[in-house]
Amino acid sequence: MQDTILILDFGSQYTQLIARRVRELNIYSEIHPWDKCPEITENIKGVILSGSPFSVRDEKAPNIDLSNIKGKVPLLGVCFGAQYMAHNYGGEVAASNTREYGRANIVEHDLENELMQGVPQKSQVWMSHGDSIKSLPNDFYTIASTEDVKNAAYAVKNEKTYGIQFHPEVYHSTDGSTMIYNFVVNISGCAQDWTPDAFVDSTVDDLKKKLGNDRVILGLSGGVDSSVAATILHQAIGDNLYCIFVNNGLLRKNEYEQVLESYKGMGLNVKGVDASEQFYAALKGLTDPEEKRKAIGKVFVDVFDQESKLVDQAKWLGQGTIYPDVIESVSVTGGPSQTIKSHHNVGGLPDYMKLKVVEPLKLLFKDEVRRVGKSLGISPAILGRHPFPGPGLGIRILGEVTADKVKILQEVDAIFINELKTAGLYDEVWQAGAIFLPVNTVGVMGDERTYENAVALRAVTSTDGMTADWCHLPYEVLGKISNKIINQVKGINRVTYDISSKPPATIEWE
Ligand SMILES: Nc1ncnc2c1ncn2[C@@H]1O[C@H](COP(=O)(O)OP(=O)(O)OP(=O)(O)O)[C@@H](O)[C@H]1O
Ligand SMILES: O=c1[nH]c(=O)c2[nH+]cn([C@@H]3O[C@H](COP(=O)(O)O)[C@@H](O)[C@H]3O)c2[nH]1
Ligand SMILES: NC(=O)CC[C@H](N)C(=O)O
Ligand SMILES: [Mg+2]
Repeated sequence: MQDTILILDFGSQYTQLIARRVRELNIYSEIHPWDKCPEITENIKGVILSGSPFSVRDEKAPNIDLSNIKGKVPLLGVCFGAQYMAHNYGGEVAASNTREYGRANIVEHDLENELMQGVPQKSQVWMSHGDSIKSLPNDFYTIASTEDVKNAAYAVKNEKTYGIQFHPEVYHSTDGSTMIYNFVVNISGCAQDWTPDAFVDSTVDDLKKKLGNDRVILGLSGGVDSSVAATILHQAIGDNLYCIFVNNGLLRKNEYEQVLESYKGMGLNVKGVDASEQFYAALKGLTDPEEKRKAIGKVFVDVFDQESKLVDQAKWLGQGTIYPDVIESVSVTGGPSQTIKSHHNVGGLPDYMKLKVVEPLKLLFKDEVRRVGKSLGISPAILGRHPFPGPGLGIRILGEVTADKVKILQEVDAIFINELKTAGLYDEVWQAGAIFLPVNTVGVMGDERTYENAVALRAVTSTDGMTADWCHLPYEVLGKISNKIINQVKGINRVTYDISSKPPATIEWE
């Protein structure tokens, strides 16, 4: 069994970062909501309690019984987690006189303490709290202080239990990774063997056992997640994997042909299905973004249903689901979060299809998927691709989607993406694309009046698509792109650039 660090989530915005920091050390970590703590099995080498928007003094604050953990397994509380233990075992936590957000420096720390090994004097740490630990329980003792916070970190006598008031998981805590390393490697004794190669080996073994001689169908999009999922499944079950790549008529220029071509060298069994007309028919007359998304989703399901019937005895549906899609986080406002957009996923299959779901990547973050893909030998051209939404250009053509508008937008998009590549900027941009605006504007070309459509260009930087900033592309590059588009794409006489961040905007316009 894999050495594991269990992270109990109390609703901090940084919980996923803790998991990533641990994983960067090639140690597997899992996040669970605090009120759904799994059994502490032998492979769980250490437990980390996250921060929380709650104060331990709130009546409704999370309240977890740590008796199976504290003193039995190495335990680290971060911020709220540290306050929680101090509060519950007899110390005092109270509102600070001044709330502390941002930069602070350690002024004194116990260099002998195993959690503080290798942390230099004056190390910068990042604070984000309104409460502070005024006094510690009896067996607890201070191991680090800042100017304003005496109990910035503590340890417990004769136990592997620790608390840290600041956030070691954020980048601005310059030695935070060292403290996390000390906790997971030196104190918890985890082996650093969770590498992409090891992941591939163990996943292929598991898949072989789970799937035996069964047939699996999988929707392949040309994107990173489904390509990596397909390749790892193919290693496990070979030709029992049937991949279906749907042309929804909303792909990029020549993408259908190119993607099919690029999979040829990989030995995968891929069937291309051109269902463009079906999608266009379903989109006819629709202008509302949610209605468009739902219509596209429904045709996907229909096409998939038809195709899967052609694969005799398919029992499983393979999916490229990744960890951020499945982490169940503590919802602080209570209740499910609001639907901003209905994401298309072939996963929303109706019950009558009776397929079991297999999701080999559901424990990985996106950058980990890319590393696993590399270890599987997938070409950098596929692994480096920008994310592209399932509903494709359908949600980048504002208003009604028609085949003519798709053609125009494909040309615009191709010029934009090619120029980014030519300028050496493609890999610096997280995602880029063009949007067809439902407005006509007046222009003048060769002394003649034009009245044509405008497009917007969007390029963002991001790490996970949850937040994003607009890219500060050089003016010369933007100028060149704009010129090319207006000169070469008939029907477009104006180009604009989207300079909104997410939030408050989103990456896609619909
Ligand atoms: N054109 C398509 N044909 C078949 N399946 C598709 C198509 N587009 C999307 N899918 C399915 O929907 C899933 C979700 O799409 P999504 O865009 O989130 O992931 P991806 O395409 O695999 O990766 P990326 O996020 O890099 O684009 C895909 O993994 C794939 O199974
Ligand atoms: O597979 C997908 N199906 C969808 O319905 C969908 N909608 C948005 N996206 C992608 O998700 C990321 C965040 O997009 P938004 O900021 O527009 O919500 C961006 O990367 C978007 O391209 C989708 N991907
Ligand atoms: N980041 C945190 O965990 C904050 C804990 C608590 N809500 C405080 O403000 O002190
Ligand atoms: Mg995609």
